[in-house]
Amino acid sequence: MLKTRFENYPKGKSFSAILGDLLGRGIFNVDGESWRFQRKMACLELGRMSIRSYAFETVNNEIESHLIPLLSSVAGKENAVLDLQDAFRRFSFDNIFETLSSESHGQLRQLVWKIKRMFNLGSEKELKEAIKVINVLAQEVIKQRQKMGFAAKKDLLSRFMSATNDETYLRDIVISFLLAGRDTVASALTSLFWLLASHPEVEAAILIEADRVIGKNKELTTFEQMRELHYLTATIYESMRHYPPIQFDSKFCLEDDVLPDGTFVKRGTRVTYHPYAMGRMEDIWGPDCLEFKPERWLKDGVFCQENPFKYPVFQAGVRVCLGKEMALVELKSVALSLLLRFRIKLATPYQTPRFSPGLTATVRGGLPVLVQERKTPL
Ligand code: HEM
Repeated sequence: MLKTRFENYPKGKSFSAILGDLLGRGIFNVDGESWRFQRKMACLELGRMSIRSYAFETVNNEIESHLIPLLSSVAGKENAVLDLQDAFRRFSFDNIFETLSSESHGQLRQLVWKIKRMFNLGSEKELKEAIKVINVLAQEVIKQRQKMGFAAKKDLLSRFMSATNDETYLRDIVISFLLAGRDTVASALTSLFWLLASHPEVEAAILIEADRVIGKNKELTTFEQMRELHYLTATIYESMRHYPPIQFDSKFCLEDDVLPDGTFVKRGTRVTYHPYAMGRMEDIWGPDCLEFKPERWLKDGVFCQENPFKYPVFQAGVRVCLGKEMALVELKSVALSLLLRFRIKLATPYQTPRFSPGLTATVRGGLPVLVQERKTPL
């Protein structure tokens, strides 16, 4: 274990690089005590079972009201190609927004639309604008909550507001969660559906498990049922082993230090860990490391976690992802709901995904798919 604390970026880093940090992980990058306090508060809130079942309800409402209608609208239509990556990005933004602050009003919705459009633009100037709008959005969300009252509300922001009235802290929370919870989840879902399209045996095993746990031709209805879906969980972990949403991540050393293997690290050195490469290393995962094999996560049919330092997809130690459990609720709910209702085929089956450069793995050109209702014969 390293003695020194590693910072996320050195002083004087360019705006776009800092924005990269913001987009990946929010602005919990503030220094020392303040970061520790914010993180502790967030950990306490997110650790509660009630927020996970709230997240479960929210995500399933979003799936029913937005995702399913979108896929149904193209299902079975000749030549109707849907970019699944784009659909997942819109969905995950709406979902994290709803989880943070339910019952938001029209004015906020307009800001959300503006941000969504801006995220699709590229230049630094446009991104600076986007960050300004996100700040306004965060402040508006908080103001509305204060006006409407938050004591009886279950959404994440109301929970934080019951614990503090520090507006800067609350704004940071809103921005962090909006940004951390959007691209990562969309990226994980995109890779999962790409892998499933070329592994029908895995898709079939997920559906067999769903029949057993939920009942034949039934939908996922309770949070408890979801915890029994061991094969589905294993598939999601295995998919992110191959395609981690954050492919690599850097920290900067604050003081001279020595790694456990004796390597000297000079102050200011960038140290990068690389989950994408680690997921493909024979030393770590064995000779079948390149195979897509959910079974490697199961012991007697029960899903078993790996050491996070071996599988740092959500980071490990003090920087571990705060939204991990919520992300898993979202990934499992979306995957199962779509698989139960639709057959999803790649529009360009023989193309391997290529990633655009960026902090979160994004498939260049999106994921074009053809959709068919499952009840329709092939
Ligand atoms: C598959 C989805 C996700 C993956 C792979 C993922 C991965 C990560 C990673 C690797 C970090 C550490 C970054 C670093 O400091 O080096 C992180 C931090 C964080 N994540 Fe996630 N994340 C996911 C989804 C989410 C969601 C849905 C939320 C919100 C509900 C979230 C909230 C956060 C927050 C707040 C932090 C910052 C923690 C801190 O600075 O101490 N994440 N995530």
